[in-house]
Amino acid sequence: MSFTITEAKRLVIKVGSSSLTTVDGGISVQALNRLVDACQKLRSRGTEIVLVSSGAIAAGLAPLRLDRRPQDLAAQQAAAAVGQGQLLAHYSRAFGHHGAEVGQVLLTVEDLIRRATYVNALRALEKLLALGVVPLINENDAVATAEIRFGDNDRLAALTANLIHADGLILLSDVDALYDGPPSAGGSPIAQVARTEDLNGVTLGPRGRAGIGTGGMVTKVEAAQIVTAHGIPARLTSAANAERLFAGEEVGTLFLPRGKRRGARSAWLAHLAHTKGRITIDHGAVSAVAERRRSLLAAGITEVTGSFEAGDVVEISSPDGEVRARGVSSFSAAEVQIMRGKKTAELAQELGEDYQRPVIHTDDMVRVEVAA
Ligand SMILES: Nc1ncnc2c1ncn2[C@@H]1O[C@H](COP(=O)(O)OP(=O)(O)O)[C@@H](O)[C@H]1O
Ligand SMILES: N[C@@H](CCC(=O)OP(=O)(O)O)C(=O)O
Repeated sequence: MSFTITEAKRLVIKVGSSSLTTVDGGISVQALNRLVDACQKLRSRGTEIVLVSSGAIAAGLAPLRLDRRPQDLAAQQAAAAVGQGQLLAHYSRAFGHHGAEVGQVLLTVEDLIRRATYVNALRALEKLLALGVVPLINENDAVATAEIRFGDNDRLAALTANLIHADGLILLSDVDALYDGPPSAGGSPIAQVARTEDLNGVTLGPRGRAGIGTGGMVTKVEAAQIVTAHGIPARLTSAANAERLFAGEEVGTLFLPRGKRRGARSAWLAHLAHTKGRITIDHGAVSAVAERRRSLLAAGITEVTGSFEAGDVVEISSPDGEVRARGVSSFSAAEVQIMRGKKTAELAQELGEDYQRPVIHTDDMVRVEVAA
């Protein structure tokens, strides 16, 4: 399978700080304009794009007379608050040259963890796209604390691609491809990653220019894996290559989809929802649930920990403690405690017909990949 950008109807394009900044760390208007021109070519062919752009902190440095990225969180928040406004102004002006509007959407991890706000974010993005607006996403750095940060925009972009059912995720950085080792140490470029095993032996180093990017290659590969597990291909290359890429050239590294396309709800279950407890199951249940994709029945449950209510998300683990799935429990922890180990007929007899249902229905579960 390949990924033909020119045929994609909807793309999430993530650009890193390192591609938008000058050598002294401020925002490069020239680089930003080039990127917007390239994006606009895609849009003029009818492709919807959602732009996840880093660079708020970098853009806030000059106005605050800072010559480098500050170390303390409050100063980063302040730089981002000032810089995000500047970043939006640059993008609005650049897209405005092409007659296009930009709509800013700042997200915190909480927005995507709580189902109500996650559905809300989806609705806003869908509406913006329907109105022909370019959604410009960044983390809401001004209020993000160390604990609630997405950590990096690579992950945010991947989650957004899953959320809006994008046809592809484009990761634009300052490096033209994934290399089998840090490019500075003389690695070679990798054209395609078809399976997780293709990454065996690949050294993923930290960020490039000191103090500019945040995640290095690790978070980009993780982002690619988040989308490919949901049937969405990803391509990684440099922002300088954007024009060639959007014209259909196969530049950079292609990450092929591994799973079939899944709904936004399973992406939420797999990557975002907070788990409230853990259900440990026996070997027979592991094979039924994780391998044969059956619903989880009370009979296979050996242990329940945590305190959860019906409707909460729990982890399902094997007897040796390995998490094999996550799912929405139909019963509370107290109920599962009473039900565990009992057969369906027994449950109906002892507790009533309501308790014959699976503890977690297969449609309410996502399986966790385990290393071979
Ligand atoms: N195996 C690798 N292949 C490619 N780049 C790598 C690798 N390991 C580390 N890097 C570094 O990761 C950097 C990109 O990450 P980062 O600076 O966080 O970028 P961004 O600002 O685009 O998010 C590159 O400049 C490169 O030096
Ligand atoms: N949200 C921050 C950047 C976070 C981030 O992930 O940066 P990068 O690794 O350059 O994509 C900002 O706008 O400065």
